[in-house]
Formats: sequence, structure tokens, C-alpha cells
Amino acid sequence: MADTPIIRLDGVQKSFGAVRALRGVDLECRAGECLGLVGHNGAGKSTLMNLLAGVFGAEGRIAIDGVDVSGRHGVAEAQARGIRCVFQELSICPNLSVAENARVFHAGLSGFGWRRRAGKLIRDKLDEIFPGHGISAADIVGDLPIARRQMVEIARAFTVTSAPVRLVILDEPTSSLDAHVAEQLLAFVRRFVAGGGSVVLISHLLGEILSAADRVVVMKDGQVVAERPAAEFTRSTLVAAMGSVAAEEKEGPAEPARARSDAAPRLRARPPRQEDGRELVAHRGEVIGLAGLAGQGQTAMLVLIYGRLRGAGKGENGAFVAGDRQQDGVFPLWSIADNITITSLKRLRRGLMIDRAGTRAMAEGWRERIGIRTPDVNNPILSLSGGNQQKALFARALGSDAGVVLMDDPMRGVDIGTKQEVYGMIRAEAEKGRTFLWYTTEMDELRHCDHTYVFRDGRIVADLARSELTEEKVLQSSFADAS
Ligand SMILES: Nc1ncnc2c1ncn2[C@@H]1O[C@H](COP(=O)(O)OP(=O)(O)OP(=O)(O)O)[C@@H](O)[C@H]1O
Repeated sequence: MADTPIIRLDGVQKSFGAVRALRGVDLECRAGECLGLVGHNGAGKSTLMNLLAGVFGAEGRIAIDGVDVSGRHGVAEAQARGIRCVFQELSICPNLSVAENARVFHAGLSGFGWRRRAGKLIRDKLDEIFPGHGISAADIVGDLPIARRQMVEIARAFTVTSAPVRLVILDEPTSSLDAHVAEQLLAFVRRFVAGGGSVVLISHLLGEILSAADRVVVMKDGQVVAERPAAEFTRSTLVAAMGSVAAEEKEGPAEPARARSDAAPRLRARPPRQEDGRELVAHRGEVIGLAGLAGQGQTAMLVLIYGRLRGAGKGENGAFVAGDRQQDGVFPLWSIADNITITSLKRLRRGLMIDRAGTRAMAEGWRERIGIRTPDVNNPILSLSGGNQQKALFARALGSDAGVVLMDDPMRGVDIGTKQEVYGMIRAEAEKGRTFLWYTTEMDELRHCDHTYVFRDGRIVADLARSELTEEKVLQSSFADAS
């Protein structure tokens, strides 16, 4: 039947120990629609997607194409039926090439010339979704910046060999893509859906949901709390449906522009490839933005400065909030509390021992302040949802006594309510004299910066005070060499 949903869930429940991640969810995905899924960090979105993709089972009923598969739905079953998933924590193998990763996905690509065929398969899909992507099939995935890894993973999910592609679940697919590439993806999603495909799109960027989705499902604390056609939501009704505690983002500059201090800068740094005299300058109490398309040398600049601060020994000290939490962020085998307190151990030392009660108290304090959703801070860090892991990384940096905080696209996967709170904390900490260097792929976040440096091709190509900042200026210098 044409109207039968591809997949339908009835009264689905899932618990992890004491945490009830899903408390009776009904959901269906139909052919030819993009279903938007939103909700706070820890609402249960990824758990629900893992269930659709057959990664783990749950109580309740699951039907695919109208056939009840409860209790026997698994990854192989989902794949055979054309259900694919692009997970938040990327799953491509870092030590294999782009083509080899495509082959891993399609076991049927074997025999003579498989590498060439796998390479063509993934290259054609990258060309289709992300024209001008600059990725070669022979590139080793681990050498690619995170944005390109994310593009490979997305393209791979849409490649077709003998197995069909009917429903693709995208869990925060644009989190490390810049606005230009994110737009390419959303345009492709619309084409895919118009051609009869189906997409579930999870995103904390509500503009994306409203522009790409046909229908929106809002989750809160493991339940679906609203479900309507996207056209019936506005940004503010969507925020309200999510039960977000924070007010909606204001338009225009978040703060009035301040004149730059005449005092000696706290730090100066020049990108290695910079040939003109330009350099990044940061004073005490400033929030400095690093902008431009993804992967234009911004992360390298932060790493360089961080290395220099660490190498300097005494005096200035830096804390780093990693955007690529899988690779540089969380200590996966440690508890939430240990992950938060690792950079504050000096303060938590009692003689030769670490004060366990102090460690716990510090972590508990941050759990309250930043809303990390866990029943116990001694639980493993990987028991947290993606956005809550990212909050723990913020707590680690803000809770340290570092004078300079370097942030590498740090809001990846953080929900809208928490973002507002963190913006406020950054401002308050800057007022106390801390300096923030903040690389962001979200144009809106630059409004929180006193000064923005736009990067292109490893160089600073524009330097904009808050009063001069406009989206056009950032875009213009991102694409054309304005130096
Ligand atoms: N493997 C696990 N072990 C223990 N708890 C888990 C596990 N996976 C998820 N949870 C818990 O289940 C709840 C739902 O998590 P889920 O990842 O589905 O949230 P989410 O809506 O995707 O959040 P985010 O927006 O941060 O990605 C959270 O409270 C989380 O801590």
C-alpha cells in the first residue's frame, strides 16, 4: 500500500539502567517526507534513531512496511530494507581511505577492480551532494578535517549498489559543516525526498528543521510532546514546544560594541601561512571569534596557540574545548566527574592524594549549573547523550583556572536552551578578565564576539570589530581573497 509507513513505532520504551530514555513513543516515517526531530540534550532522539536502525531492541511494537518485526528488528534487517543511519559520533574507519570506507559499507563490492568501483561510487555521490567538495577517494579518512569526514559519512549513507536506500536518518549531520556546505546538504535532502526517499533529520539548528522538514516531531524527556506539519511551527513555537528554559535568541548584536583596549595584548599569533603582517590579537576580557568556511586553518590556529601557552609553563595558561569530542575531547573510559575535573587536579590535591569528595562536589556543581543530565556524575562519560558530553567539556574548561579558553566549534550538538546559558557564562567570565578564542561554524555565534577574524586558506583575510560584523562581510571574505 502506498500509504503504509516505511517504519512505525508504537509505545516504544527503552531504559539504560535507571535512566528511562524512551517512555512510550509512537512514531512513523513515510516515503517522500523529511521528518524533523528536535528536543533538548538527552531527550531520547539518538536512542530512538538507534532503534529505527536496528542497533538495539526495545519494548513496544515496530512495524516495517506494515509488517510487525518487534523482537526481530536488527541492523541487517534495517539495511536490507533500505534504512540507513548517519550517527552523531562518526562511524567511518579513520585508518582506511574514503574508497575503502565505501567498500566496508557495501560488502557486495568485491572482486577485480573493487577499489576503483568503490572510489567512483563515493566520488559520484560526493559530487552530487557537495559540489566542489575537494575530497579524493584515496584520502585517508583520519587525515581529513572533521567537516570532510562528516561529508564522507553522509555521502556514503546515500550510495546505492544492490541494496536500496529508502530512509536515511541524519543525526545532527551539519554539526561541523559550515553554512555553505550545510545548505548543499539540505538542498540534496529536499531533492532526495522529492524523488520519493525519506529522511529523518535531527538538528538543534531550528532554522534547518523549519526549512528542510515536512513534519516535525518534538521530544522531551523520552516522550513525543508535539507533532505537526513544519509549516505550522515558527521558531518561537518550536522553542516553546521543546520546553526550552531559555528565551529565544535575540536578533542583532548581543552586546554593545566596546572599544579595543590600549593595554598590551594578552596574546598575539600569526598563522604560519600568513605572508602579510596580519595577526590575531587578543586582550584580557575579550571574546575573539574565528570564522570562515570549515577547515580553513581556524582549528590549527587554536592548536598552535594552545601549544604555545602550554609550552610557556608558568604565567599564562590555556584550556581547550574540543569540537571533535570523539578524537580530542572526552576520555572515554573515565567517569563524568573525572572528565570534568581533569584540568583542575592541582586545586583538588590534598597532599599526595586527589580529594575525591572535592572532585565529586565540583562535578556536581557543574552538573547543576550547566544542566548535565545524569543520575550520577560517577557514571561513565559515554552514558551521556552527545550534547551532554559536550557540556562536560565546557565544564572542564570553565571550571579550570585557565586565563585563556580556546574553543573549537564547541557548541556541536548542544541544545538551544543550554547554548543561551553558555553564551551568558562566556560573557560573565570574560568580564572577570578571561580571554576566549572561539572558532564557530554558526554565524549567529559571532554576534557574541568582540572581534572576529575570518580565515581562508590558512590565513586571516578579514578582521572585523563587532560593530562592523555582518553576514555578508564574513561570507564575502570567506570566498574571495580579501587580503
Ligand atoms: N549507552 C547508554 N548508557 C546509559 N545511558 C544512556 C546510554 N545512551 C543514552 N543514554 C541516556 O539516555 C538518554 C537519552 O539519550 P539520547 O542520546 O537518546 O539523547 P538525545 O536526545 O539524542 O540527546 P543529544 O541532543 O544530546 O544528542 C540520556 O539521558 C542518556 O544519558
